[in-house]
Parts: sequence; structure tokens; C-alpha cells
Amino acid sequence: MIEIRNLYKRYHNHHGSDWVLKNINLTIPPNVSVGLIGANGAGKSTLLRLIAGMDKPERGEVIRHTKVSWPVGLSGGMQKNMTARQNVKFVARVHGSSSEDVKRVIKYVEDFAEIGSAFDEPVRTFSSGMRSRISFGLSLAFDFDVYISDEATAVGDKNFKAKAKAAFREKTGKASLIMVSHSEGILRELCQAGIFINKGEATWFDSIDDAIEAYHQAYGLVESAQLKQTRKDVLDARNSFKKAKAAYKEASDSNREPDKALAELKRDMNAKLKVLRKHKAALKSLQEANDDE
Ligand SMILES: Nc1ncnc2c1ncn2[C@@H]1O[C@H](COP(=O)(O)OP(=O)(O)OP(=O)(O)O)[C@@H](O)[C@H]1O
Repeated sequence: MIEIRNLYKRYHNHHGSDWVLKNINLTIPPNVSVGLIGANGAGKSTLLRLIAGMDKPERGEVIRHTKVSWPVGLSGGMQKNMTARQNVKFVARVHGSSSEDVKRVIKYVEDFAEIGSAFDEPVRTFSSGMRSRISFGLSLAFDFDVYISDEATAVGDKNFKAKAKAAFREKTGKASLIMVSHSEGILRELCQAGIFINKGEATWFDSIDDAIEAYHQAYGLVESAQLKQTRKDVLDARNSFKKAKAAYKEASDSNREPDKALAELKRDMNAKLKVLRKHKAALKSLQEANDDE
């Protein structure tokens, strides 16, 4: 659990010194992944940095009852004249890992980054994408309860983006995420809850969909009719599939139905699953197209 109490933040070089965040009070429950939503300059990255402990508030406090990561993919601390392997080893040692664990971390990052022999070249020779691969892998190599991510899934090429998303998905159940992303598709995919930041205030929503909806309403953003319909199709198809699955499970558990009836129920369940997958794929491609705009 993370508690945010009476939190105020402003930057002193800020014109007029308005509060970026004022009197924020939130409790982020354990094992719930949360997306931060709001317009440009609303204060999403600021709140994320305060949660990660990388910045100090003017007033108030963030109480972490849990192990919180540094922002995933942050590459600022890398020594450019050292190789990726040396950098990773250094961070693992500073982190107090045993020599066995240092080896495990190096292997994890080398496998994750997939940059081949460049892993033993100085970091100064790396492209920004290669650097992101190393720092992203390095953050994930350690077991945190909560991973902090500020647009970490937005860097890199298509292949890396897919890898980054998959890595976050793989942590589901073991850890949670607090993330900023301008991709609503990614937020809906990876988060359950949302925090909408607007005019210095932060509002908690148990459902990420409701947080996105609040943002859209506040800014008069209208979702396309096609996207709305496809989202509804997915919901309907999911309900139909759940019902068909329950019917099949009940029939097969009770042993009362003849084989033929059972086979029919199974066919029905599989057909509904197929429809659900079709609608989900359509939604994913519409969301990706939307995020690219
Ligand atoms: N280091 C800083 N010094 C001065 N002002 C800052 C600093 N960092 C952020 N700000 C200001 O604080 C406000 C919030 O910035 P922040 O980066 O948290 O917004 P954001 O919601 O993450 O925006 P975006 O969606 O554009 O990334 C902005 O007005 C920004 O100019």
C-alpha cells in the first residue's frame, strides 16, 4: 500500500509559483495497477516522481509500505565509458545483491536487451533505443512490489514496445504498476484503477475506464462511434463467453448431460471464444490507430 497525505508540490522557477499538485490525498492499495491520466503539464510525471521518492514535496508525505522501483527505463545513471555489462554489474552490486544474484541480474538484462555483442561495448556508442533496452531490463531484473513507469512503453521500436508490454504483463500477480502513458490502449490493457489529475487535484477511480472517461468529459474529448461500439462488442462477447463457459463447466461437473449435449455446449463455448477474440483484435487495432494519431 502507498499512502499519499496532504501532498503539495510546486517548482520555484515556475511562473507565478502555482501549485502543480495541491492537497493530494490518495491510498493506492496493494496489487492494483494504476494509470495516471491527465492533459500535458497536469502533473502526472511530477506525482510519479514523488511516489518513487525521486523528488520532495513542499508539504505532505508519501508513505510507502512496500518496495517501490525507480522509474523503469531511467538511464540517467549509466556510466558512458563503461560497457553495458559493467554498468549492470555496478548497479547490481550497489543494490546489495549477492555474487550469485549479480550473475542472475546480468544474465536477465543481457537476455532482455538482445543487443548481442554490443553488451560488451561502451554505452557511449549505443543508440538511445539500445540504452532503453538496457535500463528497462535492469529495472525489471530486481523484484519490486510496485514498478513505476513514465512512458517506458513508448520508447524503442515496435519490437521493443511489444517486449516491454509483455514484460509488464508477466509481472501481473507478482507486482503492480503505477504508470504514465499517453496510450489509452496500454493503460486499459495493463491497469485496473486510474488517477485523473486536473488543475492540481487528483481523483481516484477504481476502474481505469472510468478515469479515462472523466478525462474525456473534462476536456470534451469524444471517442469515435466506431471505437465505442467495438468496446461494447467486446463487453457483450465477454459476457456471452462467460455464460457459455459456466454452462459447459456445470454440465461437465454434474455428469448428468449425455456426451452429445456436452459436446454441443463445448462447441458453443468455443464459438463464443472465437467471437470474443475477433472483437478484441478489432478493438486493439482501433486503439493502436487512435494512439498513433
Ligand atoms: N523540473 C521542473 N522545473 C520547473 N517546472 C517543472 C519541472 N518539472 C515539471 N515542471 C512543471 O510542472 C508542471 C507539471 O509537469 P509534469 O511533467 O508533471 O506534467 P505531465 O502531466 O507529466 O505532462 P506531460 O503529459 O506533458 O508529460 C508543468 O507545468 C511543468 O512545466
